Amino acid sequence: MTQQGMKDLTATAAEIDAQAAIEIDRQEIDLLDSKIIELIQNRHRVSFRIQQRRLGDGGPRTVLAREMVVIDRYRQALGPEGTSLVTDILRLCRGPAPEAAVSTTAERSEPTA
Ligand SMILES: C=C(O[C@@H]1C=C(C(=O)O)C=C[C@H]1O)C(=O)O
Repeated sequence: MTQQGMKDLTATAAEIDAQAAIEIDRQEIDLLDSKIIELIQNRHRVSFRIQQRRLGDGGPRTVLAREMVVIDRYRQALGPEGTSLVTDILRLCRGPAPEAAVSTTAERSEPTA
């Protein structure tokens, strides 16, 4: 084989290695994403339980002071993006279960208390 041929083969092998490494890491991301989704669904279940109990006692669904504590936890850990992430998480956990693509914006409006 020519020297150029060897170089081409080495380059091809490196590309295949890089592609395989990406595939392995993507599988890990897929697994992490499904765990994150499961955690968010669990979070919704617990949060909704508290909301229902409070509403049943004549209280508000949301408690802004508590949400501020939660928001601060994410901000401290993840910075400004953590704040926007937890804002979405809180909205998602407000009201009925977030069945895929059935929730309305109105059900997840901003907190009132
Ligand atoms: C779950 C609660 O109710 C609401 C939902 C929250 C949440 O999902 O973290 C936080 C505060 C409330 O707006 C609570 O008061 O703890």
